[in-house]
Amino acid sequence: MRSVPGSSMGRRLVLTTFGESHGKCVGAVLDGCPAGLKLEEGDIQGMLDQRRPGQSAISTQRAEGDKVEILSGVFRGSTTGAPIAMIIWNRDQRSTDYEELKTKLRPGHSDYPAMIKYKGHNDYRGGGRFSGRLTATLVMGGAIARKLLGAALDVQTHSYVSQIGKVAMGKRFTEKMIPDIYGNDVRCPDPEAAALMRAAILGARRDMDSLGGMIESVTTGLPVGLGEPVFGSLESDISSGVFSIPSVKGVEFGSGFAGSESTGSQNNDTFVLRDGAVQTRTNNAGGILGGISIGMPLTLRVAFKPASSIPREQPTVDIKSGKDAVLSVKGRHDPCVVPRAPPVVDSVVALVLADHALLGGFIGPVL
Ligand SMILES: C=C(O[C@@H]1CC(C(=O)O)=C[C@@H](OP(=O)(O)O)[C@H]1O)C(=O)O
Repeated sequence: MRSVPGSSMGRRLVLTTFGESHGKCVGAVLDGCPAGLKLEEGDIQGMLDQRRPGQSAISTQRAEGDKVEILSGVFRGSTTGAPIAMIIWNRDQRSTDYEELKTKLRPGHSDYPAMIKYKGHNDYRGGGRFSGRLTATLVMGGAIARKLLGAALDVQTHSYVSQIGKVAMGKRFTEKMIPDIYGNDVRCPDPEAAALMRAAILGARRDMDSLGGMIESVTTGLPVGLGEPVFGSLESDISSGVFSIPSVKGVEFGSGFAGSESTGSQNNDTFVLRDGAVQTRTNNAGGILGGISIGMPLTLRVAFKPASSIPREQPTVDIKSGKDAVLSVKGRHDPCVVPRAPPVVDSVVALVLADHALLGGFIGPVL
């Protein structure tokens, strides 16, 4: 149901992103943000720093400062209602790493369909427009959407790593664990599981391989009524946003795929009155019924595949020579992208929710 080109998302709150991994910069324009939201670069920088590369032994060693500059849409410390343009500069590109990939196809990567679709005009350096670096642009918009939701509706979105490869979190997540999400570089709020996950990522790196994993997202404080029937359901819009994150291959809400194995009487969330308010005893619906929020926490899980760029030798084809070839991918890649992705998932969820809050009249044009 997209009505805008592939670099924009949203209807009332529209994020357009631009830039390539090895170009001059990456950036975003957020249009439709109400006037009167207090905003400074630090509000965006905090979330960008949680995603920034080169900070840990379990991430890429590409060293980027990722210092955001707000170019428009903010006056005297508040948004004006005009488009907010933001930029970060690329400083640490090493494009020679990608020479071999001009002709040897990188298994598991977008290089191949991009080359065919754009007849070789695509910027292949660092994956160009398809690079994980572009998730910084989602965070630029998402940080503002998150702040808007908090200020206008007291809605809070939190994402954390719940699984890396086969290592899953042992403890059940509760809101008390929110301050611990960023207590380790894996971004898993269970410190014992985080240590095992970290060891697994370092092991994959030693084996010249990579790992995938799972991120869980919880949003509290949502009113009843966000979301539109049929094509504008919250699930469809959140899924569309989540699949704009490179390496995402699956998403489920509430009991999700496991729910398909249970019965109606097990999966139904029965209603209950608590302090005069309607709630449900369980939350298998993940906070959404009929595509519309029900006032319970919104919960989703996002599956990431193992990062495709690995130094281990793999068979491929060389399209120039027309022969079989062997490829060991060069570059400074993440052995697992998942620990850097919680702020990105938070961003996408917040952008979609803020868009629906504006669409449904829950937030007006001026705060
Ligand atoms: C720079 C970032 O991630 C990059 C994403 C990426 C890729 O192929 O997706 C490849 C690596 O960069 P390079 O092309 O320099 O080897 C990562 O470092 C970032 O996330 O900011």
